[in-house]
Amino acid sequence: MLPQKKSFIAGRIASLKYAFVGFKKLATTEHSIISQLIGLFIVSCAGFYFKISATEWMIQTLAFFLVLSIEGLNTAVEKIADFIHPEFHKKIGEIKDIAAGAVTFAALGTLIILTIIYLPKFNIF
Ligand SMILES: Nc1ncnc2c1ncn2[C@@H]1O[C@H](COP(=O)(O)OP(=O)(O)OP(=O)(O)O)[C@@H](O)[C@H]1O
Repeated sequence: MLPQKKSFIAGRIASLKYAFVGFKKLATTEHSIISQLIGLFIVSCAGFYFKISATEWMIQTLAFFLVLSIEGLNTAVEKIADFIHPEFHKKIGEIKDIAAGAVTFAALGTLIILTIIYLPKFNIF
């Protein structure tokens, strides 16, 4: 059964509560999200080590949170697909591949950003 319609304030507070439940679930149970959080921790250490600028911090952090957000949506798509059609189906496979492809776009962008930030710090050219 759907929840009862709430007042504006009560509705916003309830939405925040549900969003935090989802956030906690993603961050503690989904391996793809956990591995990206570890990646965020590693690049944050690199950021402190190489003393990157405020602009570089903002772009690096935004890029990682973009990947995390899209990965979260990808997880939701996978769960919907498994719920509505738990058996093997070509169309379900295609839907899951497309959702994973969306994560790949963001991940590629993040890889390019990290290369632009950190490659010059290594003085190898
Ligand atoms: N029910 C299905 N029918 C057809 N193909 C499927 C089905 N489930 C998964 N696949 C194929 O297997 C791939 C991986 O699916 P899965 O649900 O395991 O995602 P995953 O990215 O490995 O999961 P996670 O995000 O948990 O690591 C899909 O992209 C799809 O190609």
